[in-house]
Amino acid sequence: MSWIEDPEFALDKPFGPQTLPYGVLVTSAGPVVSVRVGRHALPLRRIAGSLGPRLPELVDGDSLDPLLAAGRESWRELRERLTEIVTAGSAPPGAELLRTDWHTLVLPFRVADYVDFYSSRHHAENVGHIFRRGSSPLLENWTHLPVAYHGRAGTVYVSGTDVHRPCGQRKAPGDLQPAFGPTRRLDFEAEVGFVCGGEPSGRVATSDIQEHVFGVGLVNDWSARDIQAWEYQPLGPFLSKSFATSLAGWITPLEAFSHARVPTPVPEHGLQSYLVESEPWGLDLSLEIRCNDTVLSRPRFADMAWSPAQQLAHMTVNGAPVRPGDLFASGTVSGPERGQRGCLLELTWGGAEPVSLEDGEQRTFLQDGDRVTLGGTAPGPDGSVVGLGEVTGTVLAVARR
Ligand SMILES: O=C(O)/C=C/C(=O)CC(=O)CC(=O)O
Ligand SMILES: [Ca+2]
Ligand SMILES: [Mg+2]
Repeated sequence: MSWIEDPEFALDKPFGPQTLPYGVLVTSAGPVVSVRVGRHALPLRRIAGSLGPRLPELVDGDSLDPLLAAGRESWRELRERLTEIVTAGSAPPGAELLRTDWHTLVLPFRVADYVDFYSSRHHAENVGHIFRRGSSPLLENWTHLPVAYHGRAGTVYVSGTDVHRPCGQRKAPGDLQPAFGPTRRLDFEAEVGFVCGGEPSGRVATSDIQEHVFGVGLVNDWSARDIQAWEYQPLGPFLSKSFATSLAGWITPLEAFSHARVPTPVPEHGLQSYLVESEPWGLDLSLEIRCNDTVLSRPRFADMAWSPAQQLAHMTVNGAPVRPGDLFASGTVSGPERGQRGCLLELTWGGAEPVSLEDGEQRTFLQDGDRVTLGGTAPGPDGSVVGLGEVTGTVLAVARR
């Protein structure tokens, strides 16, 4: 029996000892690096004496940056040590448990570069139909390489941060002139983010993902569809997706997903050798999207056409290093069914088929006051379940300046 008396700290609950995500919790003494145990957070600075040599200095600050830079051997050691500590019969000296629902989280690391992929075939085909009616929904390159665009690291915000409706240019097909103003087509995108660390690298082989990916966090890539449709050709989305991107405050170590790994489908024409996986790096994650109190969709990450290992290999194949704090997101996760689509653009088919909320209201795109929450789970060892920390955000009216 663990010294942690919390019914949510159990193998059949998402935040039991099989999960152990890291976050930075705001306490009366300032932000502290913590590990989540059920409904509680265990600040690591206070139990430094029980962590052994070298590890305390990686977790005694106010961010995960030193831990991210330290690399895989340290990540493994810390997780092992923490597993012993949280499953022991008695508390380590200095231990304090804080309720997660009474404290806020801050962005747990300094985001270096942010890249967003486009790796769900269902999403790419649906968006292709909606944005480029009449032409082939998938462009020729899509099955040969994981398509991506570079985002803005400075607008990645922690879960819980409000999102102001952005302004921008739009021009619908029948309009004579572009107009400027608040977006009328504000959307969410349910995605999975991968947080990088370790030595800055050159090319990363698919088999080396564990040396460079520290952990996993849910991402909402807020998108202004009217701004996007007007600006995106030929260089891809820009201001329509860079006003806010929300990241979960709890980052779950990649190691926690070792029982969730599934193969990625190989296209008929084969792959360039740098994209071939020697072991499967698809992940069997079940996601859930809620708007206010209504579950809108349940996408499955196992349906993705490109794995995070292939994405990482691709984004470094030209020699561009991956650095600690880099974040890459999977792209919108959509499945074949309507109830598995990862954004409103698809769920409402470009705004033509509204979705109903439980309060009787309907939505095509988001209204001010709407709250969007993404959650997820994965299979863990011995029938357990590994939880992904939620990412949530509320839409506010256009900011005054
Ligand atoms: O022009 C398109 O086909 C669409 C591009 C995107 O929506 C980019 C994006 O954020 C990709 C994704 O999340 O899957
Ligand atoms: Ca996206
Ligand atoms: Mg974004």
